[in-house]
Amino acid sequence: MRHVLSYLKPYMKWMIFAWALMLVELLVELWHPLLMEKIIDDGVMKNDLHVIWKWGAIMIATSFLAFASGIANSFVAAYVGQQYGFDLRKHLFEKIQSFSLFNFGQFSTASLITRMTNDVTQMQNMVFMSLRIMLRAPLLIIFGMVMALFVHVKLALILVIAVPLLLVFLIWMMNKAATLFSRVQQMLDRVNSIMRENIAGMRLIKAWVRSTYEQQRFTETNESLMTRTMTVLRFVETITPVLLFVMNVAIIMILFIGRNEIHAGSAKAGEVVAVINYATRMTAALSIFTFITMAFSRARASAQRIAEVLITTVDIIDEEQAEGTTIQKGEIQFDCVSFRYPESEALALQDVSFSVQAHETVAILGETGSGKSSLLQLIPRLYDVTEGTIKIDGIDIRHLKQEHLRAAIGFVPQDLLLFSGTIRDNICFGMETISSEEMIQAAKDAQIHDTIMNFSQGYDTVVGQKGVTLSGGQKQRISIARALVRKPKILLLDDSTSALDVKTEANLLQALKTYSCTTFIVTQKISTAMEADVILLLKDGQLLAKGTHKELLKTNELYRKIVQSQLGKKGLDDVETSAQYDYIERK
Ligand SMILES: Nc1ncnc2c1ncn2[C@@H]1O[C@H](COP(=O)(O)OP(=O)(O)OP(=O)(O)O)[C@@H](O)[C@H]1O
Repeated sequence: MRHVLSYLKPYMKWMIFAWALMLVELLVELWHPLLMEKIIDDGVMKNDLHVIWKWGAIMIATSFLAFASGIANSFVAAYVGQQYGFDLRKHLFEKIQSFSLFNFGQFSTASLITRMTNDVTQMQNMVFMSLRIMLRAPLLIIFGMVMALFVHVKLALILVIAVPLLLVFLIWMMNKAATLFSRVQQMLDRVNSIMRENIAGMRLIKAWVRSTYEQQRFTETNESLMTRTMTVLRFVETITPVLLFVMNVAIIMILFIGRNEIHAGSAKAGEVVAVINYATRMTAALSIFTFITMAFSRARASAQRIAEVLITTVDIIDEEQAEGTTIQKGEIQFDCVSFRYPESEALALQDVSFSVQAHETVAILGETGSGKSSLLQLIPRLYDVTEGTIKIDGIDIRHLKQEHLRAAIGFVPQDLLLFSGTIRDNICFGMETISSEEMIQAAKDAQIHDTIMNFSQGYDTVVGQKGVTLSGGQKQRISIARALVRKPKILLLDDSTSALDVKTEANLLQALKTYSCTTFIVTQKISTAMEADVILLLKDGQLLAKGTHKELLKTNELYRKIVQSQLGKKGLDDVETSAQYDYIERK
């Protein structure tokens, strides 16, 4: 809680101002029973109209003062609450932006969204209330008791016994409620997660006729959310009846003892009325305290969830001495690289070593799950190696500034994402200053320019929800154009040509040759691999072989099998000796 509240520091002056305004309200509220006592004892009982008019007028004037302070306090409280929420969301967003893929794995997407929205709103409400009523209620309770003691000690003792007992009860309830509210927030995560999956996966759900099942799943989770919320609400709602019962018993006792005191001549009617007035105001303050208890318990659970994100240690950060040098050539060297995904036991890559000259094209081939994507993701440091080193232009990438490293890399991941906006926005993503000619050239090289020109709005065609829906191959080529526009020194294509026909792919590969960059292409297609300067053949996370198409045909049995399975025997024509050919036949 303390960490999350530290973001209130910049608004300390405003908070003090709000509390000062609240104090004015409080003082008026505490003074009014005394005024009432004076009006009754010196005015009504003695039939002195002057006293009634004078103190009545003061009561009305101070009520206006309290009213004006209350309104000003509300404005300030709303301002601080909203600013605080804004800052909290901003810091959360910045923190999440700095997350590595490992950090992302620690939270579900739905949970991060709930934390940035609902949890921040809970904190915002809590800050508003703390400035508006949270302090006022306890202060009214404490000073109400002090003032009641000042008016009549014996009568006020009833309140001195009843109120602390109630406070202990309230604090106990508050602790219990905080645990229950954190369970509600967890269930809210779950509901959001199912909603998100359903909206994102609507196509699949419809195709697999899973709507009824999904509705059932959502209803069950939604019901659990409702049940948990009702449990906690029912729990906190028991507070009010207990509170009213205890305070009403206290008021009856004050009346009963007060009557005896008046008869004995040790109390005046006005004093009894004043103590009862304090008791009534304290009852109202305690009711507000219940409301605060609920908001505070909920906010405590939310604060913890927000703090979990804010204090997450980002595992990939720049070293203090990180070199500010930019990548000039694009030579890449893997030295005994092993890699294990966090929270995974098996190694995804094992002792992989190879080096690639600048401007070479490298094809990465291997069966599914052999570690191709993992290898690619290590180059821009989306993950850090578990063992070994990766060097670019002779520098360990951990010694480079991430910003410089990534600026030199054009990465087209396997799971493509186009942002809502125009095709232009998507291609120029992060490179808004480039000229139209450069953008068009990148689109032409990515073999998507003609398709774009066929859209009525051309490059200004909106994609996504409110625009055209693109095919997988079109998305792939726009993503490639997005990478090419950066004029990268290193281009990483993770199975990014899988949806392209042979001719388009050949044209793309031809166009890529005009870029002076080192290119890694993860592919399943021998036709693509054949075009590369070097082929890396992976199996179970290990580098099985490295070489050109011809070399691997001669030396690697698995490669020959792949070639034969895709190109038939003709593909093996490069095998030099018939003996080798026969060998493959036998296999
Ligand atoms: N985020 C992850 N957390 C844990 N393990 C993972 C993760 N991603 C991949 N793996 C595991 O790492 C291994 C290598 O996966 P990788 O995605 O690199 O293979 P790949 O060769 O690219 O496969 P494909 O051709 O299917 O894309 C697999 O065993 C996979 O289960």
